[in-house]
Amino acid sequence: MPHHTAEGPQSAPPLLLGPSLGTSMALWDGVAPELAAAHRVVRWDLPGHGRSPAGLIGPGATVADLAGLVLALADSLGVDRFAYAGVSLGGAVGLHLAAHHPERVTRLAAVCTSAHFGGAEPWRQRAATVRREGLAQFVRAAPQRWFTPGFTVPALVADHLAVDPGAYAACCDALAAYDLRGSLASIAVPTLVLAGREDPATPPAHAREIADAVPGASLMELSDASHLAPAERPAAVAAALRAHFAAPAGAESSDTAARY
Ligand SMILES: O=C(O)CC1=CCC(=O)O1
Repeated sequence: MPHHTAEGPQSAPPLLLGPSLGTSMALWDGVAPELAAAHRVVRWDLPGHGRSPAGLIGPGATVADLAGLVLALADSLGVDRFAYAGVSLGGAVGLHLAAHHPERVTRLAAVCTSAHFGGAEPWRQRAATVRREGLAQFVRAAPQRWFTPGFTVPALVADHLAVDPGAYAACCDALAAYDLRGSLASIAVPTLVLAGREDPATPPAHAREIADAVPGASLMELSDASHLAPAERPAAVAAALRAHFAAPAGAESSDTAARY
């Protein structure tokens, strides 16, 4: 089972928060307490990241495998239906869940993510490099992709250093094989798509592609935010998620492209 924590009233509606490649649930540190006033917030770590066992996935893993771990976690907590927000790879898991397990998901927020992370080859190469040499070069390069210039979160950089290389490479395999573009139109859960304006890893065009294809989805672009928007703009992300997860069904509109 993935390592997880839970906060907020036990009887409140469950909200699961997923992290991105190379990060831990600490990505949500500035956001989760804000959401826990109205939700039972469950954060989980990717395999081999944070405190999750590395052996939960192996070579050739898929986003469907990661989604299966999230469903197993929800089952173990006695949670049938849940709201879900995820960043990047964690957001891909959310899109997969909404497309393929809609009976489990009440509302979705897809944060700094994509329906297709730029093709398989770069991810195959990254997986091969990490299996051969470890994570060092990606840990060095990550802050430029994760944060706007001058911003950093030392705890996230430290957690990146501690990620299990085999599990990281398996997550890259999952990204290589992932392409949800053909399923976006089938997503029927109320969806908020959130992008960081300065994100080079999943630029706003990726968010627009999702928002244009998911019926009724809302799109929000955050200024002064790169790939790890929940770490860089926690108050803005918390406010957007609070509003989205509290909104009555039918409140979404694809005509609304908010900018903050
Ligand atoms: O590591 C990166 O390049 C950014 C990223 C892509 C998928 C993910 O979860 O993080």
